Amino acid sequence: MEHVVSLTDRLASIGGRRSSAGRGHIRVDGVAITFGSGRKAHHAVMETSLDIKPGEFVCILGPSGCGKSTLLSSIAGYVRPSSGEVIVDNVPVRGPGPERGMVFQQYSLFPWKTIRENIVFGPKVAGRPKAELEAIGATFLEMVGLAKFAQSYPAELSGGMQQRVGIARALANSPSVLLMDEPFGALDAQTRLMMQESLLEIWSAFGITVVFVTHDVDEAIFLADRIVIMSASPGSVIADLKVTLPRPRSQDMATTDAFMELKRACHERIRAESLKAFAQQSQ
Ligand SMILES: Nc1ncnc2c1ncn2[C@@H]1O[C@H](COP(=O)(O)OP(=O)(O)OP(=O)(O)O)[C@@H](O)[C@H]1O
Repeated sequence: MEHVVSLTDRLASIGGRRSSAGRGHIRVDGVAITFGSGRKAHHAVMETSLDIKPGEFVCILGPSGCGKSTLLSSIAGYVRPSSGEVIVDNVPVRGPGPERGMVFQQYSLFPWKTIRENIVFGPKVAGRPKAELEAIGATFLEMVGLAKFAQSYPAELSGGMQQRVGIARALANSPSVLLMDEPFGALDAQTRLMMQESLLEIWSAFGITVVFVTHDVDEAIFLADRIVIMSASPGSVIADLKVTLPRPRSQDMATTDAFMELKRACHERIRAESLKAFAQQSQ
């Protein structure tokens, strides 16, 4: 991962973008999402507005079932808002698109394709020439430290390695926005910390906008410029906190007063909502 910057230079030379600077502006404009209709209607997200600047790293926290994934999916274009709209770089989102990469908790790789084939899948479908696919494959395999596993299959890799492939696969499409739904939730604590550090290196090298859903307050503070906290269902934004810790971040910042103060502020807000969510779900 230490070669991220030089690798992004190489990416520029093969037709990819070195940086998405200026791109990746997300506007969530009065978005409400209801599943079903009539008496079966379920209001998952209440009217929500967010303005996420190009290159910003935003984490979304909130109690289980409050609509975090649903909101993220509306930015990805998998879920259509019932009212309001999502606008990315002045274009209304009408469905998924290569400029918005998505990484899920479950690695969702193609099990029958090699690691290299998984990574170059998007650019191949987009019709990029063979020589470019070779270069993209080599670049991203190296970036996530998996060059030796180019010809392996997903089942032969650990969870952390598979998630690195998932991130590389999303980045291989040169997105301006990376949407991540609890991407490290299934990993052990140590691997999770390493993945967080790697993600920050990639983010700072690419200048990409990241929206990251997590349950983990420490993870959110370590990663984010901004933490958006959602209420119990139906979800709406109840806090939007700036993380002023300096960058580059290091794990030992977790013991600083600033970190602890922010952690306390997040927990205070989430606890009341989690109790409400628990009560709702047990009725
Ligand atoms: N496709 C769907 N059809 C009907 N209801 C749905 C659908 N997707 C999500 N929901 C409901 O919308 C609500 C919000 O779900 P969502 O997965 O967005 O919550 P979440 O905050 O991401 O939860 P968790 O933290 O537990 O992953 C839940 O009550 C869920 O059951």
